[in-house]
Amino acid sequence: MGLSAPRGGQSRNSPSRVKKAETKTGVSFARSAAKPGLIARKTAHRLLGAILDAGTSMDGLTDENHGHPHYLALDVRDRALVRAILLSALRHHGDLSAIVDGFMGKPLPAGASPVRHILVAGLAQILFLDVPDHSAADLAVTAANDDPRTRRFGKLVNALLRRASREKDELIAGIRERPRRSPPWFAQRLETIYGQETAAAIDARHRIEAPIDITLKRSEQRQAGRWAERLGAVVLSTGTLRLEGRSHDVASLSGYTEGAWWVQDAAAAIPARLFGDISGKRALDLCAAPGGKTAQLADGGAQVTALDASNSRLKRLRENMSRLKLADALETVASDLFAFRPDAPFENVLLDAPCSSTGTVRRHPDVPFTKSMANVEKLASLQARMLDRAAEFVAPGGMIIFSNCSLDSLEGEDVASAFAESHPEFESVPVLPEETPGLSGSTTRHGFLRLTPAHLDLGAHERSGVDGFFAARFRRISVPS
Ligand SMILES: C[S@@+](CC[C@H](N)C(=O)[O-])C[C@H]1O[C@@H](n2cnc3c(N)ncnc32)[C@H](O)[C@@H]1O
Repeated sequence: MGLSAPRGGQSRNSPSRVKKAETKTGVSFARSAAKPGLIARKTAHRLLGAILDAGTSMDGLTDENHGHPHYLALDVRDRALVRAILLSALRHHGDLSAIVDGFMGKPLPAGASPVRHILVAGLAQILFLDVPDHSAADLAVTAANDDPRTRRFGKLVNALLRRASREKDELIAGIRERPRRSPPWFAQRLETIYGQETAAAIDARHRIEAPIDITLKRSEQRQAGRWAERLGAVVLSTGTLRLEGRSHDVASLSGYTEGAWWVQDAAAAIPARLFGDISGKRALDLCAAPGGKTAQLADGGAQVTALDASNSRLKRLRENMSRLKLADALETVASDLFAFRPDAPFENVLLDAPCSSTGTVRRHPDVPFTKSMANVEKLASLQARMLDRAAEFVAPGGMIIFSNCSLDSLEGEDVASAFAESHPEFESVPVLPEETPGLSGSTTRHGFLRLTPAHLDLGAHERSGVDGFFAARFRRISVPS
């Protein structure tokens, strides 16, 4: 079940690579190099520690160019194995940690987090990955024995993982029945905002990896059924295509190289559509990279200015837009939004602001561990300032859409409501239920769009759900005096 990883996770580390990967902490990366797959496991344990103990983002650690040196020292297969272990260990961390505690009968001693990471990673492989149980257990034991911090737990790791292998079916059934255990700040926040029932529904969706969604170019939308057939997808009520299954090499799929479509979650595709017909209009996409919404605006026929503070992300945006053959209608600006001084105002302004990303937990299960309430509060205050600034770029009669992929009302509803109160020169243009077909209950009484992973029920959890997203729409009705 679950993610599939290379069986056995064979490592092909050359001696020089292994040497490079030796650490200062006494954990030897070279000693047991003879054991295939060991370096990958040790790397997974190390990165899990960096995420859970130091709050480092998994994306940063596993970046293919700038990631953690131990990760970069691995070959492609082992990198995939490390990512699969991390994703499962994080997605099910509460459950796996509870299994460890249940088997132990008493909590692990304080300061034993390195052994907890080894156990959680081992359980993730045994319960969720296509890895032989005996190699998951053997390699966990060897990794524990090789590290002075965990050596004394070697026998315990062995006993616990062998037992998990024997009781696998009961453990998996138990996980399905057990209420989810998210990090407390996140669980409490979801319950406070959405109530117990919806919070539980969101939690259930967070246990499952998000499917891959695709936005078809306008010119292809009449052929949506044919594209769905060709790609092995279903057409959602919103027009997005959802691929069946999880393991796709997106770049090798039909239509990718020709630029017929781009990957974009069904929820993320909605905010830019709320402008309506933008053909021939000037649109400003603030915080644009990597460009999912820029592509929608350009494809909709607007003349787009895409601004982002990050040069490297803007480079990716330009590459994406070139592949989609949408670069002609595009101007890119590498600038901080606060420093931007356009020559003229825009008829359409989109602010898809940086946020805590708590709406993307299905794809990024590290988020609840790397973010905190302090991050949410800080980002909410930045978004409010960004929205004030972005409003200055809107022409009379023009429209601004504020959106982000946070599940937290502090970063969504509260920012938009405060803006409405303090900006009488703008009127709110409510999002109507007919603008979100098939996503019932996704518009709030204030006329905002509020999506969570609990939306879009297609039967099985594996096929259902969308990213968490918020959007609010305002029109400039006067110029400030
Ligand atoms: C949520 S992402 C945007 C996603 C994008 N709209 C899309 O649909 O693909 C937020 C972006 O905001 C950019 N950003 C953060 N602070 C900024 C600032 N002060 N000025 C401009 N861009 C900023 C980041 O570099 C990042 O690319």
